[in-house]
Amino acid sequence: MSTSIHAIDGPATDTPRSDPRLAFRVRNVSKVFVGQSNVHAVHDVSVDLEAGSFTCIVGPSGCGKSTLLRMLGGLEKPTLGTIESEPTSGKLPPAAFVFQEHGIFPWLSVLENVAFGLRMAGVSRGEREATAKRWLGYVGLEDFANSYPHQLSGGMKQRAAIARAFVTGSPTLLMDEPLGALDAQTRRLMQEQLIELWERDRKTVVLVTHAIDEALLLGDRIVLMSARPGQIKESIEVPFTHPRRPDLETHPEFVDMKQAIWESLREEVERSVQHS
Ligand SMILES: Nc1ncnc2c1ncn2[C@@H]1O[C@H](COP(=O)(O)OP(=O)(O)OP(=O)(O)O)[C@@H](O)[C@H]1O
Repeated sequence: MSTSIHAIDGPATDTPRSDPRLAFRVRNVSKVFVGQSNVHAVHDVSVDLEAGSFTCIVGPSGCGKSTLLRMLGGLEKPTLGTIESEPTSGKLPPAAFVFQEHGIFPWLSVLENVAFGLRMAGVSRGEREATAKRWLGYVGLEDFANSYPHQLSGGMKQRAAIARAFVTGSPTLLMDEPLGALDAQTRRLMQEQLIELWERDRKTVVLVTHAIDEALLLGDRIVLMSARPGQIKESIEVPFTHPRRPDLETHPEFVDMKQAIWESLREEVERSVQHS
């Protein structure tokens, strides 16, 4: 099977492509988990991700989305193929992760959690606290700086986790269903917040999601994966400009794209259900 990459036609975009450098150059990457029965998770994926772009990966359950994300972050090694990533300078971590289970430390205060990456990078206490406080402000948690995670709601914990990822200064954020566990209203607010943070900071973001509307709302590009072994079925340019307006979802073109992507995804979901 060969990897096919094409774009759904849309109007000309003026979405800024701020930086033509590549954050990731992925070539012919496959992943097989070797065990009692081998699992061919990802097959022959090739894709270029520009620095400062926001890419959403969608695909049926079990198609290898998380595996691809983990390979981008160096948490898994490809069985075949290569992944080159943009080198980082100094002590900056090459990528910061946000997972569905927010992964903040229960024994640290919210401020200490958000400042954690800066502490690891050797940033002075004064500077890291000032930076962490500023980001707590951006995510609406300034009044909870001294609270501990158990005193926060799920959505607040996830806001802290996202602020912590942005604060590290790492040029790349890899997010695996970061909003998946939230109720619909909180999720909606967090989507708006996430896009605002990205518009402010323009890191390279790769976000795995099951929700097509979330991918269209947030992403510059949607990578649609096939049923396992996951290949890139389509790479879709999202034509909507920034700043993204909250009412974007009512735009006829948004509705049409959502439907077209669902029709393509549906085939893969059906294939993956048949094979499971
Ligand atoms: N460490 C591992 N060892 C063995 N198999 C694995 C491992 N990690 C993932 N897999 C398998 O690889 C396949 C792809 O898993 P992955 O988590 O990447 O899919 P996904 O698309 O992110 O799924 P979901 O949307 O359900 O989270 C699955 O069949 C899974 O069981």
